[in-house]
Amino acid sequence: MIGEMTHLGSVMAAVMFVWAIFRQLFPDEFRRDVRKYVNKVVSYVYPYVEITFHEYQVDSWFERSKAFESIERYLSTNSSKRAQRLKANVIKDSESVVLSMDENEEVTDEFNGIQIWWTSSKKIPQQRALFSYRGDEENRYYKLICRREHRDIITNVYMKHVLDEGKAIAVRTRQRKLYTNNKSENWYGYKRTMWSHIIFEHPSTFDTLAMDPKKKKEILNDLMMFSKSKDYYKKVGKSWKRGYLLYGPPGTGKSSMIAAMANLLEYDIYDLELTSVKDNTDLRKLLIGTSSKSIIVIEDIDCSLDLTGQRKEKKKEESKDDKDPVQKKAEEEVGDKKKKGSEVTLSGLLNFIDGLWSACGSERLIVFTTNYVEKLDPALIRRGRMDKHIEMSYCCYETFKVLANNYLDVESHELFETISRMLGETKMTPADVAESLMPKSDEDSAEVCLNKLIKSLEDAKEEARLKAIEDAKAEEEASKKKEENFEKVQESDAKLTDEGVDKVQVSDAKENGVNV
Ligand SMILES: Nc1ncnc2c1ncn2[C@@H]1O[C@H](COP(=O)(O)OP(=O)(O)OP(=O)(O)O)[C@@H](O)[C@H]1O
Ligand SMILES: [Mg+2]
Repeated sequence: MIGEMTHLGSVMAAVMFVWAIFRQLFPDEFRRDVRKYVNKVVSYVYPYVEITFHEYQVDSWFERSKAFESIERYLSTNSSKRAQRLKANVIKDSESVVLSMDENEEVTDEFNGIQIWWTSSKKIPQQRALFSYRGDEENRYYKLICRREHRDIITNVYMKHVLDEGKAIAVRTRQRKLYTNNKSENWYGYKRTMWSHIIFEHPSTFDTLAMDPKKKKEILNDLMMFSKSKDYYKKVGKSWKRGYLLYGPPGTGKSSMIAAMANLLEYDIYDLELTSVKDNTDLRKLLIGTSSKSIIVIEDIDCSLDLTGQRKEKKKEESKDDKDPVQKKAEEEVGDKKKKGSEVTLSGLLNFIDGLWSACGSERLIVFTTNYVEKLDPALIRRGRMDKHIEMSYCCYETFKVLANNYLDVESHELFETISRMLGETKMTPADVAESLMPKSDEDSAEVCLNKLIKSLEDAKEEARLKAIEDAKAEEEASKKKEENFEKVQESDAKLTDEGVDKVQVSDAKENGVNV
C-alpha cells in the first residue's frame, strides 16, 4: 500500500505543480471548469475511497465526536499492536490508559477478507482563534482508506462493526460512578447539575456478602437472568427494569448487597435522597437524568418521606374546622414548613417507579431498603413494582461461616460448634459478628477472634435475658395499671347508675303525684 501510494503521490505532486502554474495564468471561471475535470480524472485513476472522522465536529466544538472516540477505542485494541508509534492518553471515565496511534501512523485492519487502512493525522488551523473553549485548537482525525469497490460494505457493515466494538470496549473499561441528587434549588445556573458523582469503588461482592447460600444463589440467578433478558422484556411488552425491596434490621447487609449487585452487573448507582427533591416534577426530571445500566437506590424509604402519613394528614384536615383558630394557625405553619422540605407524594413515587416516564432508558434496577417493611404502603411494594422482596436477617451459622472465611481465612475450627449453638439462641447482626471477628492487633490469631465472638455472643445473650425480664416487669405493671383503671371505671359507673336509678325513681314518683 505504501509503495502504491508513493507512486500515486508523485503523480499527484506533478498534477499539483501544473495546477499551480495554471492558476497564475488563467481566470477564475476557466480554472473552476478545469478543476472539475481534473477531479474527475483523479477519481478515475485513484482506485481508493477516503473517509475522515474528525475529533470535533463543526456543530459541536465542546464535545468530542462519539464516532471518533469509538474509532479510537477500536483501533487502540485491534491495531495498536501493529502500530509502531503510540500515544498514551488518560481518557475521562476510563479505568486504564488508552493507547492510540500517534500522528501520521498507519495501521491495517482486515474485515471479511477486505483490507482497510487507517491513518491518524491532525489539522492545525492557520489562524489561532481569539476566543477558545478548548485548550488546543488542533483537530485530530482518523482517515479510513479502502478500495472503491468495497465502499458499500465498508460504510454499511464495517463502520457499524467498528462503532459497536468501540462502544463495547468503552463500557468494559469505563469507571463506574456513584451519583447523588443535588437539592432541587441548586439545579440552575452555571455548571449546576441534578446529579453529582464520584467514582464508585465499593469492594463488596457476592463472594464477600454473608447470607444463606441458597438465598444468595437465587438472587444471583435472578440478577444474571435480568441482565440477559433484553429481548424477553421486549417480547412481553415490559420496560427492561426490575424492582428489589431489601428489608431487615440495621447492619444486616442491605447496603452491602446493593454494592455487590452493582459490582456484579457493572452498573452505576444513583443514590436518590428523596427529602432533597422539591416535588413530583423534579422527581421525574431526576429520573430522566439517569442513564441505562444503573441501579436507582432509595435507602430507608420509610424515613425518607411521610408517604403513608400524607393520607392521614388529609383526614386530620377535615376535622380541623372545630378547632380554636390560634391553634389552627400554628398547626398550619408547621404543615407549611414540612411541605417546604419536599412535596413528593406517594403517587409521584409510584409514577416514578412504573409510570410512562420510567420507560425512558433501560436495563435498570430500582432498589428500596427499609428497616420496617410493615410501615410501607402496600401499593409501593406490590409485585410488579418491587418484584423481589429480600429479607436480610440476623446472623445464622451459614452467614457466620462466610464471615469467618472472609475475615479470618478459616473454613472450620473446633469453636464453630459452640458458635453455631449460640447463634441459634441469640440474635446478632452480621455487622456485629464481623466487628468481633476483625483482628484488633497483629497478635490476634483466629482463635482469639473466635473467642472474642463467643464472649460477645454471651454478653448479647445476657443482655437479651435482662431485657426480657425488664420487659416482662414493665408489661406486668402496665396490665396491673390497666386493671386498676378498669376497676376504677367500673366503680364510678356503678355509682353513676345508682344515682341515675335514684333520679329516675324520684322523677317517676313526681310524675305519679307522690311527694318525695
Ligand atoms: N451480610 C453481610 N455480609 C457481609 N458483611 C456484612 C453483612 N452485613 C453487614 N456487614 C458488614 O457490616 C457493615 C454494615 O452493613 P450494611 O451497611 O450493609 O448494613 P445495612 O443493612 O445497610 O444497615 P442499615 O439498615 O443501618 O443501613 C458493612 O460494612 C459490612 O462490612
Ligand atoms: Mg444501609
